Amino acid sequence: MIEAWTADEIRAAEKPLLDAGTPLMDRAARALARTALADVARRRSAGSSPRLRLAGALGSDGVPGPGRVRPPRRHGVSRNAAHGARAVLLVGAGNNGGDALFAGAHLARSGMRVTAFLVASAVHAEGLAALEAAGGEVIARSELRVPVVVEQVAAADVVLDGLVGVGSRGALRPPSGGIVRALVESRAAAEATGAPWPWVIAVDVPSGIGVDDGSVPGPVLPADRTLTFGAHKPGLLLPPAAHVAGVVEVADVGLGAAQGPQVPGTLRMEEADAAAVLRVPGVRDHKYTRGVVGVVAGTEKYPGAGVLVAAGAVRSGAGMVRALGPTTVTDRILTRHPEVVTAGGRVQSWVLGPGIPSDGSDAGQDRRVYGALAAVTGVLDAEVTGGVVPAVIDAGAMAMLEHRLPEIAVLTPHAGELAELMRGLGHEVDRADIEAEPVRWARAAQRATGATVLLKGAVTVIVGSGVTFAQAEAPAWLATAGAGDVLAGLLGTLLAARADDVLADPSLTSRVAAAAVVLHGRAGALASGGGPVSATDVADALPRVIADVLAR
Ligand SMILES: NC(=O)C1=CN([C@@H]2O[C@H](COP(=O)(O)OP(=O)(O)OC[C@H]3O[C@@H](n4cnc5c(N)ncnc54)[C@H](O)[C@@H]3O)[C@@H](O)[C@H]2O)[C@@H](O)CC1
Ligand SMILES: [K+]
Repeated sequence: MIEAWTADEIRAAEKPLLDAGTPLMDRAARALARTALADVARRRSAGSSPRLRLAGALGSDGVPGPGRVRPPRRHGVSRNAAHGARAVLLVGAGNNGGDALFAGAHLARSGMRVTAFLVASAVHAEGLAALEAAGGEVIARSELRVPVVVEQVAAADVVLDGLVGVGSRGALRPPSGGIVRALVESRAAAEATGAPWPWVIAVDVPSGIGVDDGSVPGPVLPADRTLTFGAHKPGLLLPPAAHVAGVVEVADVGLGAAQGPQVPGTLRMEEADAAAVLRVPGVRDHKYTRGVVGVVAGTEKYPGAGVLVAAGAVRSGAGMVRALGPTTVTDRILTRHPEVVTAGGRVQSWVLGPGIPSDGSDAGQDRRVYGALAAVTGVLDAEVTGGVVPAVIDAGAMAMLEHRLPEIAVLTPHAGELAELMRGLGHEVDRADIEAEPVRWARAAQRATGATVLLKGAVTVIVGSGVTFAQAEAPAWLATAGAGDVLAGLLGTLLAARADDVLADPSLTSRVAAAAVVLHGRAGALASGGGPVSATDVADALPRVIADVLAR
């Protein structure tokens, strides 16, 4: 599990070390210089076309930048083939600028031509002296001209963004804001024309992101890599800021895991954690103990959703899947998945709503959804409903909520659906608002409904009470019709398998949901192999992915 530390938690952890004279900045700067040297050398040997730059930011499995998290590195600087390369440092007033200056001194001593642009009249004094002593060029704030910065950056091999780190407050102020805005435009122009553009390394965080909340309140220079010190920060995991962080790597400066947050608020689940959520059947298990998933999905208009939910549930190892609906839907499900049962009966989880439009056009499916929701919320007697069980509430079912939900209910909207849900709750928001601040709105939905909220996107966020998971394993190819239905079925299976545990400890729900997202993303990557993928392919890849995750 990757645990992000807030700015305050970082400060609390570093304080005793700094008081004891631990050279944190020296370690950070060495790690930074080593990374910059290695990146420049690698890019020089590979060429530096935009295509190659992109290839560098992606893993061999095609997982995009925010998803790639490397293990901590030890500090130390090695000299290499970066001799004569050009480095530009963007230097702010605080210690983040100090890191950049000391790293620049290492780079200059390694034979790079280093230019530092100071955006403040007073910067880290020792860092500045070190850079000057190493022969770096320094452009003072009084001499700063935006076109010159842009020109120098465009001609550089590597840029270290040290404008602001965990001391950041709000959008970048002038002159940093103006410089970054101009650089973002220059980068876009270079991308459009195929002109070269340097490799950008964010020092600790891309300057200007909301370090604790993942917001992007103003201009931010997108990084190819973020070298972050001591531990992850929430903003490096959470969208939209995660999208400008590139490949995130933690430099171990010796903060020590023991000094991290007591109860981490922002997490990224890894495969081993997903494996721990899975319930592997034992010799005493039978189909009922493994979990029965009840599915109310699909209508005459959208029958495929029922088929895909069933596929997700069956292929991820449900003990049994019960699919309820009109025969046009259940017949199709049976044709594809003869193991599905279409008679009613006890279930350990519900999947409600995929393929059921909110226009009331299928009264039968609506009635089934209302009945199941009554079970989930406990508003009807267990004698009638079969009892309270966890549920996945998707698509049309989200428009049918009449009662506050328990945490064991998982809402699975995309941005448009969340906007609709929040409008129904009296908030004037549209899809663009949700996309700009997905975490804020997912948290608002969690508070307003009581449910666990799984907001789908390039980085999917899962919000339970007091915890947010940010998962980025899905390749962009996974944004395809029906992929969400497969996820709903898969999550239904995981919830059914852990239903007793989830009922005993509802806070487990967000963990189970995050595990489903990990497996779904991995299945998408496996099925895609770097190319297009269908929702059916994703479901078909689930058994392999689950076996692989369990085998590790
Ligand atoms: N925590 C650790 O373990 C380590 C931290 N170090 C560095 O120290 C940094 C934190 O240093 P500081 O506390 O000095 O803070 P920062 O350097 O992040 O920022 C503080 C400065 O930025 C200005 N500032 C804040 N918001 C701004 C905005 N929106 N626009 C323009 N300027 C803004 C402030 O006025 C202040 O001068 C970390 O990010 C990291 O880079 C490293 O040196 C050593 C290891
Ligand atoms: K920075």
